[in-house]
Amino acid sequence: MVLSRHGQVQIGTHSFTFDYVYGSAGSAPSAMFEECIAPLVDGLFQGYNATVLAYGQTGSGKTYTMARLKLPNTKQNSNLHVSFIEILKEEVRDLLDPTSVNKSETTNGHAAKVTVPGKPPIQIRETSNGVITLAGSTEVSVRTLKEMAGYLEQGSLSRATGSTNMNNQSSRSHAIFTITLEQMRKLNPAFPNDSNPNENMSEEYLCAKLHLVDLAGSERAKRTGSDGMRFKEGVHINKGLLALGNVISALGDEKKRKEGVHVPYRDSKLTRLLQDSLGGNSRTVMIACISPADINAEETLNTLKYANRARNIQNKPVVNRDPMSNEMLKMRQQLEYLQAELCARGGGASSDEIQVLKQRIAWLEAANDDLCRELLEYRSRCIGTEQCETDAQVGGTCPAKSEGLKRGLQSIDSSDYQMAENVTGDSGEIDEVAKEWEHKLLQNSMDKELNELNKRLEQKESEMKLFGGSDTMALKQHFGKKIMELEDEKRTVQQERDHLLAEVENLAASSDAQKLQDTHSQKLKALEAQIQDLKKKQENQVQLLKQKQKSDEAAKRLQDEIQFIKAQKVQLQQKIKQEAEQFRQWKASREKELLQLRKEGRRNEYERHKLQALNHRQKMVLQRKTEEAAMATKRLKELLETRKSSVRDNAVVSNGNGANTQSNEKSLQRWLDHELEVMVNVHEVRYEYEKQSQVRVALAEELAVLKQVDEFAAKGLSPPRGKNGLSRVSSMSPNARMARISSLENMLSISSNSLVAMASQLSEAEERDRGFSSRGRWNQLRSMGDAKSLLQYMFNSVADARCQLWEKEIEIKEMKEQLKELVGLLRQSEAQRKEVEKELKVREQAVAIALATSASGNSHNSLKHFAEDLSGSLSPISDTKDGANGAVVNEEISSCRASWGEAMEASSAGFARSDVSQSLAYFAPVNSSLTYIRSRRLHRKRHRSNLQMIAVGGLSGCGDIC
Ligand SMILES: Nc1ncnc2c1ncn2[C@@H]1O[C@H](COP(=O)(O)OP(=O)(O)OP(=O)(O)O)[C@@H](O)[C@H]1O
Repeated sequence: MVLSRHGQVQIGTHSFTFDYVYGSAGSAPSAMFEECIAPLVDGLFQGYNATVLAYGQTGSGKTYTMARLKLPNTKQNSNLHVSFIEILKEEVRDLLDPTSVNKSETTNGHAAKVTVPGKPPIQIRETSNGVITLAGSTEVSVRTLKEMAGYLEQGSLSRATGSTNMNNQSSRSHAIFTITLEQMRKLNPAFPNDSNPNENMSEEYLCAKLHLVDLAGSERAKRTGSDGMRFKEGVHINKGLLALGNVISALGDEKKRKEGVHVPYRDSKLTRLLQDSLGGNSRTVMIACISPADINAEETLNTLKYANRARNIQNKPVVNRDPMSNEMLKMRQQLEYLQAELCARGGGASSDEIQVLKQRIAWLEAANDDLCRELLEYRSRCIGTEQCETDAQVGGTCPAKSEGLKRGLQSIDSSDYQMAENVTGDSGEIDEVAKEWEHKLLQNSMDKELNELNKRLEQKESEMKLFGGSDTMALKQHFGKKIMELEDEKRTVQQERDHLLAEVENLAASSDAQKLQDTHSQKLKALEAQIQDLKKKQENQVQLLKQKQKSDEAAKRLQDEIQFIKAQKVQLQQKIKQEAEQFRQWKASREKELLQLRKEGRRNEYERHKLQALNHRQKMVLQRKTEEAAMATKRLKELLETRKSSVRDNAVVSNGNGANTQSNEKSLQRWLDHELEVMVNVHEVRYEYEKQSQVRVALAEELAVLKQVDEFAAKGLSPPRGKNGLSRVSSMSPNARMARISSLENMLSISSNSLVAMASQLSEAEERDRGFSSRGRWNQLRSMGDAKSLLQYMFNSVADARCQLWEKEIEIKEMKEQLKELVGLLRQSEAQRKEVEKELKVREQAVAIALATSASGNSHNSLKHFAEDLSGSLSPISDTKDGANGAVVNEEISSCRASWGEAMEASSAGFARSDVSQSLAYFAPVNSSLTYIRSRRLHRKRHRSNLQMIAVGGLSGCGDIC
């Protein structure tokens, strides 16, 4: 809605105030030229640059508006030149180039000018005084308004246009039509009644430019329906406008301006070319073209915001005088001043004196002429010197820095050294904070120093300007000449006086000459007065000359100081850069170190856990073994004790009446059972003893290796490479090593105790057995019957045992086969898991590339292809071995596909809005789906590895120390 009275535009809750609003309820569009543009055109004739920018969404009428602007009419004593360029896909094209072929229609309906191959491209250059120029563009001289309009029309026809859904003839480039106006302007004469001897002295040269900028419209690919080439053009257009927006935002935001935020003019050719128009030497008007249609509300709001920001930009327009004219103006002012001074000194002077003064003025005018010539030469020399100076600055050959700076840097260097020492210590993090703090302090102090230098430089340069800059030499010469002239004049007058005196003396003798003498005396007096006057003037001139010399010296000193400060500044800037680079490198290496330390920490932690688990496991196994050994030993002891008593009993039985044969048989069988049990038990203890001995040997060996490594470490040596076990153990941290040693010693002592107990019991068993066997094992058998029944009993027992053994063997065989099958299954499932993991990784990479491509602003199409490829490659998984999990994963894949579809649809909208971050957000569901699938597969992996662990546990079920 337009509120005409207040120049306000309201859209929803937003309201914007502009200088003028046209159309709708605002002023009539026809008033635009008179109100907005005419003042700029007037300014052009005063020597002020001007720019008119048309901005807005595609089809909003920018070209229409620009085409209806009136062009400035030519005036007498003025030259007009025009140039017309366009920026198409970051390339500057000359629209008035007569050598280029006129525009042609391409296959996709695109019309553009075709440049002749081999022609050097147009380049944007910046002159030494900061003016942006186009090297290589055609500049045509025009005399009439009609001619100018003709060139505008001709160039417009050559401009790149194309048809989109929103505009049949949409401009696909930013176009700049530049009118350069050169003119000689008459200056007010110093003495209006005088006829000026030199016509040129009363004129000054002015050169100003008017840029008419028709920007390409901001557009959304979805609405314009552009694809392929047109889409790429749209991307370039939006990019250029974004760069322009950034410049406007940097200049239009008061806070940013105060902070001196960098203005990114160099981000695009458009902003580089409009550098003067935005925040520089130009009077600029921005025409924001908007559409009243609801459908365009969002774009309209954006355009209004853009224009509102641009409104805050403060330009600094100045009259563009020719440097030479500037100097002449200064000289003229000086001349006027001298003339006024002369007039003041000779106030009430006779007509003769006025005549003399006039002659002097004429002479001064001539001198001024000479000075102008010299000035020109001097300026050309100056440009050369400035160039050398810039080269020297860039080359970095700087004189010695100031003592203060040196001291500052030395103190910083020494603190750096201290920091380096600290870093080697353990307090890494504290050091890092200190170093960062140090760096910030250093940067701050150097920034301050730089600001100080800049201030001093500004101050000195403004002081330098007071000395009148480049014309000091000329003035010196001027005063020198003036003194010489006065000397000559004085001499002539003195000679005249002497001549008159002589004449007076000659005539004194003759009486009739009395009258003549009187006349001569009067003349003489006048001459004397004139001489006095001249003497005074000469003295004044000498005084002035002395003062001039003094000021020259001061100027030279100032110039030297400026040079010195500049050198210091360059040096300081380099130092700041170096320091920043050093800090960056230090930070990078520190981060790397920290990463390494963290990695090592994680490794140590893992090692510690592993070792703890190993110690615990070994201890448990040892404990179990020891307990078993102790049990076996205890049983053996009991059996041996029982045997003693049973031997005695048997002896009693055999020595008895022998009547009860049955009870005798039973007693013999018990004896045999007991005897066999003792044998088995002795065997068990011996077996345990041997096992325990082996374990002990292994523990002792490991302990020896650890102690050896410990000894090496205590001496600060590294253990010899390749020596058995040493290198492996040496990678352990000292703490882990100590813990392991103590655990090993503990286990060794337990093992030793157990071994001692077993050894004593075994030796007792052997001792008794030896004694027993010397008496004969079978002495108890007194009769053949006893022997037979005992043999029968033995046969039965052996047969039973063999049958049981056979059954056990069969059982073991079956178990082995089952195990084999299980291992096969595990291998198969592991291979499948790996395959799925690999596939998942490839897809994740593809997603990452696709997202990166979208972030870097690549075409929506390429992303679409990616998405389609990716979606197609998400094929269902046939997991027959793991049916349930396979079904879940397949379900996830189909939901992932659906997400891709949604993401692709949504992304088109996101791209049209050229809001990459928004389009990235649309891909989030896809990402999360992939992450979910991965977590499911990890779960499956864990599940399988648990299964594997159970199987391994079954394989090594005996649970030996490993
Ligand atoms: N004020 C107006 N009165 C009548 N017709 C207009 C007006 N403004 C624009 N048009 C018409 O609207 C169409 C689009 O205008 P124009 O080409 O100037 O838009 P644009 O902003 O330059 O678009 P693009 O950025 O795509 O180049 C043209 O046919 C033009 O004649």
